Amino acid sequence: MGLPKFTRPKGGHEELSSNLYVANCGPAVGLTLDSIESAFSLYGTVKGVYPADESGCRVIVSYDDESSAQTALKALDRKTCSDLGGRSLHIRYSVQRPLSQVVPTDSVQVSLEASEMNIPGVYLIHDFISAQEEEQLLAAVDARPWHNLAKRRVQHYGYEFCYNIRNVDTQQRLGELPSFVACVLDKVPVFQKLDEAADVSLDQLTVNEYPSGVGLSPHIDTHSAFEGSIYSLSLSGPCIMEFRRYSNTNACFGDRDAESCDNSSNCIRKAIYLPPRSMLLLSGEGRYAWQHYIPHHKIDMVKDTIIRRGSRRVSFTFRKVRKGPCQCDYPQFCDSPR
Ligand SMILES: O=C(O)CCC(=O)C(=O)O
Ligand SMILES: [Fe+2]
Repeated sequence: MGLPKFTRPKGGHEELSSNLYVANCGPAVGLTLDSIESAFSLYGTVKGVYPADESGCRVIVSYDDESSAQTALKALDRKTCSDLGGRSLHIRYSVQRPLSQVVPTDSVQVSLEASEMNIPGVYLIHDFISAQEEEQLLAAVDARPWHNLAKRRVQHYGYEFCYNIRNVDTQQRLGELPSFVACVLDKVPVFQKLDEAADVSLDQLTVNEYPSGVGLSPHIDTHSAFEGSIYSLSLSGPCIMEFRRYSNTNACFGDRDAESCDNSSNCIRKAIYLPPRSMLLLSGEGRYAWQHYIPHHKIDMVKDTIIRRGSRRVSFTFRKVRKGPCQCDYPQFCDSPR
């Protein structure tokens, strides 16, 4: 996750600012962001209250103007604050954090094209659908019920994907894929020009909606659940997708967190930029042996450009449910009985 935009000033010199760095204050000491906002609102219009770091006891209070911040600082710094549980707050003017610190530092070079990333079996087609089709697809899913997961919302069509077992129940068919995805399915066979073995008869669709800053943990889609071609259509907002492959076999198919891949000989990391309306195909080695994930960032560094995630990204992942055993060439990553 990137760091907040504002931080504590260094040294004694303080410049007036409309943003205050408030210590000894926050959810970890029993004060909700709402109660902090209402206490600071006595001194001017508060634009927002944000955690200053992950401690839970330091916040940034952001005012519309510097004079409100100055009044609040004079009134509340190191005084017992009865509206905030009698706590004594330590307040300073906040400074903008250098952009180099806001952008995640664990980043890997992000490719714009799949060929540049060079993972066998991974293909990306830009502008796979038109802006009008994108709008229609979003309207269609927004008119249907979403299921809430911890950090994102999902819909399943064809078969339900069960997250606890990372698999599908092939006995429980929900029905045909909905007619509103016909415009996408009609175009899927163009991938056969890139990968002649690409499956085009797809029967399972998962729609994911990610709020800004929410990503997806590293995983390989369960071999026993789905066949060899996995398509992901990106809508609404951009993101990056990272890939990593462990060379040692005990990496197995369990999830690990993104930080544990150090780009050494044990683990290679790569990344690609997924703009809205692009369609990604994972097949072969890219589908069976590489984990894929979306980092939990609000900002991605793509080449030399900082790209902000939109307020949401919606993806349509099309797959074909597997009915027989998996016969991939990667037994070390395969859960299917052989
Ligand atoms: O959101 C995406 O593009 C990928 C989703 C995904 O990897 C999955 O559902 O397994
Ligand atoms: Fe996946």
